[in-house]
Amino acid sequence: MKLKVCGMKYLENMEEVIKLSPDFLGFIFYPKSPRYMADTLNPDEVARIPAHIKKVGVFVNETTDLVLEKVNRYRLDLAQLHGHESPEFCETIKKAGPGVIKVFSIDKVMDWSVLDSYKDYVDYFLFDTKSKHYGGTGKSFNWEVLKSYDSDIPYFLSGGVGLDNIGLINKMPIKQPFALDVNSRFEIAPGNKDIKQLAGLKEKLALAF
Ligand SMILES: O=C(O)c1ccccc1NCC(=O)[C@H](O)[C@H](O)COP(=O)(O)O
Repeated sequence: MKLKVCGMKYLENMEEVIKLSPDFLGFIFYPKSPRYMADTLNPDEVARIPAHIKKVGVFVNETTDLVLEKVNRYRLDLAQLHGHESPEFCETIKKAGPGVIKVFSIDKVMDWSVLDSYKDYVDYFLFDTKSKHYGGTGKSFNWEVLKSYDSDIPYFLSGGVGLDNIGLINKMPIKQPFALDVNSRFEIAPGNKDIKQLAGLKEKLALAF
């Protein structure tokens, strides 16, 4: 199973995370987040990340122009659309080049039919826990909801993923995630990742999946 480490903010810390070779690194371009990275990482520092690690920009209800400007400036591989972006919005981004991850925030139930109009314009879905802060809550949604997810589109499982709960995933009768997305449960402070814990996660993933 692939791994995305989300919320990179500081250069030295990011370089340590890179040594662990996650499959995806996430950068928060949402100014209200404590993990907003534009003041602490410059475009060259992000652009020179080795190509085998895909760079994901996380956006919340921005304009397509802003998303594409950041994609070009930071050489992002994918745009993660974490707000209320429409299928047409996803289509515009995808046609311009980057991959698209459309996020759906889940509370207690989920009407999967809302995904239908997105499926031609996304590479992945990402399921996160519903919150007024949009993301980075450290809280899980009820993964039982995923039992009725039967789309062909691969998905990232997100929201409160931690060392204590990943063991549940492959025991559940659900379509298995393409990737795990981890964030605040592997941090010393917002944007400052706990390298030891992430190394432990890599080991656990290699053993369990
Ligand atoms: O991390 C944030 O601060 C954030 C703020 C606004 C939108 C998205 C945000 N994070 C995006 C992610 O992909 C997180 O990894 C995801 O929300 C899960 O976070 P956590 O529950 O802390 O593991």
